[in-house]
Amino acid sequence: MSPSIGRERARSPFLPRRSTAPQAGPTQVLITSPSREVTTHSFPFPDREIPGFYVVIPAGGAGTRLWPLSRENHPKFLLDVNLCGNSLLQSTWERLLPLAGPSRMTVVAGPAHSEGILGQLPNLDSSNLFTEPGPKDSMAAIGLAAAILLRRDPEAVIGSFAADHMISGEDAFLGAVTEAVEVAKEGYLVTIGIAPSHPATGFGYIRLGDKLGLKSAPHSRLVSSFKEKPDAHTAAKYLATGQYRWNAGMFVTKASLLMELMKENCPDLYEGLMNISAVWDDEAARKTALEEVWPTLEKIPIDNAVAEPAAAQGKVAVIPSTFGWDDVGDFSSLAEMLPAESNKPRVLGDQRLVVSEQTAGGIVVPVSGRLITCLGVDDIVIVDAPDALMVTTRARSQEVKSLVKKCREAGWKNLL
Ligand SMILES: Nc1nc2c(ncn2[C@@H]2O[C@H](COP(=O)(O)OP(=O)(O)O[C@H]3O[C@H](CO)[C@@H](O)[C@H](O)[C@@H]3O)[C@@H](O)[C@H]2O)c(=O)[nH]1
Repeated sequence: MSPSIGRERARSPFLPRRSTAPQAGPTQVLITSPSREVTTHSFPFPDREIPGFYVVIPAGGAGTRLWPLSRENHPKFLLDVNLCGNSLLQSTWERLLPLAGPSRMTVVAGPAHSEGILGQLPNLDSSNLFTEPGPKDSMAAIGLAAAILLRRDPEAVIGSFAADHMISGEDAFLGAVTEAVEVAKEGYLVTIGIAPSHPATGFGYIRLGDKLGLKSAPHSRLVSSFKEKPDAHTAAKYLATGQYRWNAGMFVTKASLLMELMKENCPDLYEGLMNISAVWDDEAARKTALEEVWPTLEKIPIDNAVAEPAAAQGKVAVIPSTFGWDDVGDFSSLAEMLPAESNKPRVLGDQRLVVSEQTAGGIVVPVSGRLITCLGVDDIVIVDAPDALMVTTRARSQEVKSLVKKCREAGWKNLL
């Protein structure tokens, strides 16, 4: 019997149905894992909740390396990239909710995505969605949240976690964050280090320093230094020493310390954010401040702005952890998350739509509903959206970003 192929699929299966994501209650939390499983675990919710801990989710960047799945209106964080039922943002929310509770969960994003975010996170209090007029990189985004939260709660400890990363081993993750909060209370900027599995060149690395010896955080170490995105040779050398961890871009700190570090290392940005946060609760004054001040702010990642200089002063700690983590940066890393079958490409979606012969190691994403056939093309990437077909190799899947740029130059803005 031949498989029946539905061509009527107007809606991408990678867009989760709005507002229907299961909402975490006091004891039940929906957990998604990179292995496409959706399992319901019981957390001792009230025991996990950390008083005074605020979650900040910077949701920036379009994730253009996942085009044509990701689009400007549907960036990576709003997509259900592994077809688990939840978008990456929803999974991030549900993973952290047990630690902060809904009233201390915040998101920082651009105005174009407010509606999508509120639609996917019905329990996000709209006053906890901090809308930035335009992208100014991670320091401005996280700093804005820190400045606002500091005014709301001078003792606030904040944890910043990307909206579009995948994590498996949730208990290890929550344990690491809980330790990080303990260390943050001692006056450190704390990051979480991931055990590297290969000499990746797309991540920053953290060189481990001495043990901190805190009873409440037995795994904590000082950060000796940060090394941002090394070349392959250097990354391999780091791995061989056993002294490095991947930087997953997670930062836990007292909001007051983050602002102090900004004041010291990027005073203009500090000043601008303090001025904006001072009028945040007055809608008209906020609008004026954002219009006047935001465009003048320095565009700089949190790593360069404060983490690197603070590490040089011995003010940064790391919790080396064991949970699975990936930033799902491109189709090759998405392929890694799918089970491999010998001599067949991995298929993300309806398996029946892909027929292949002697085609190993690649990934095929059938979205349009049409049949995709491949013969003798190892390590290929095929993404077949209804309005655009993208073909590359796994080795070059990082370069999809430049392909998107080229499409823009060629006048295809409406498809980006
Ligand atoms: N709201 C908002 N968020 C932003 C903005 N710019 C960046 N972010 C958010 O800040 C985080 C890090 O920014 P990226 O631009 O994705 O950083 P990166 O180059 O991938 O490098 C950082 O993350 C890696 C892990 O993914 C790290 O390995 C690396 O060392 C570094 O910390 C992401 O959650 C991203 O959404 C912005 O203008 N606005």
